Amino acid sequence: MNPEERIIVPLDVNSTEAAIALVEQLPQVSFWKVGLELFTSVGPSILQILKDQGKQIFLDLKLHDIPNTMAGACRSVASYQVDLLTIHATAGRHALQASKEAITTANSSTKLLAITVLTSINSRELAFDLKIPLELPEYALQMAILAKESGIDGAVCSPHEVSQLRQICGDDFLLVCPGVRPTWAESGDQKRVMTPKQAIQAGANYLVIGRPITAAENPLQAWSKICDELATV
Ligand SMILES: O=C(O)c1cc(=O)[nH]c(=O)n1[C@@H]1O[C@H](COP(=O)(O)O)[C@@H](O)[C@H]1O
Repeated sequence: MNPEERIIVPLDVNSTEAAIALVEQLPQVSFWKVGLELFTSVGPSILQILKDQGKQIFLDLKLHDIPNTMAGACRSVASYQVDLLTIHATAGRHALQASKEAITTANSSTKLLAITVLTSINSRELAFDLKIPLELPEYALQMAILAKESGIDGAVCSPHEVSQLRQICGDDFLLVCPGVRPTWAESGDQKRVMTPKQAIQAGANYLVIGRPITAAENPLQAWSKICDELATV
């Protein structure tokens, strides 16, 4: 895979026009993420627009509900023919299994990714606010193992956990890392960051990189700079 094919850019905007403008600004980007902001603003129509342009789609809905509801949502998403869909590992084993079964029964090629621990959460918040008694890397690993045991295709994790997850979950398990920041970009609300090159070296299949590209004065230049950095991996 070429280095640029490993970068997924999120369309974190609230209108079809703004999304199309970003896609047009970055014609070489082949993999786009549609997340909660855009999907709740404009609905599934954006998916067809991206498909018509031959783009790959990561639908980041982070589903988290009881098994029956998750299965129903997955059945609906199956008809969109997107490449990736996120669900929360903390929905539990039965919800994960029901989601996978719904996608398989619908004969969909959509791959499911389980969120382990959001990259905006740090160890302190995990312990004191969420009351999780495990160390953060161990908890992320346990969530990935739960997802794998439940038939889920991969996980979303911070680059800090990716090497351990790769080692334990094996080469066939897809690992997608947000929380990626080149040295020249601001971290913003991301708490567990690493550079694109470090994240790939640690074992990520794909990187989700938003604001360092989309909020740059020249997004195309920022994207090219990241691709150049990845070319030396
Ligand atoms: O599922 C995700 O994509 C995701 C999971 C996570 O743990 N952290 C995280 O930042 N994301 C998404 O990755 C993108 C990161 O964007 P930037 O922080 O602008 O690079 C956003 O669209 C987030 O919704």
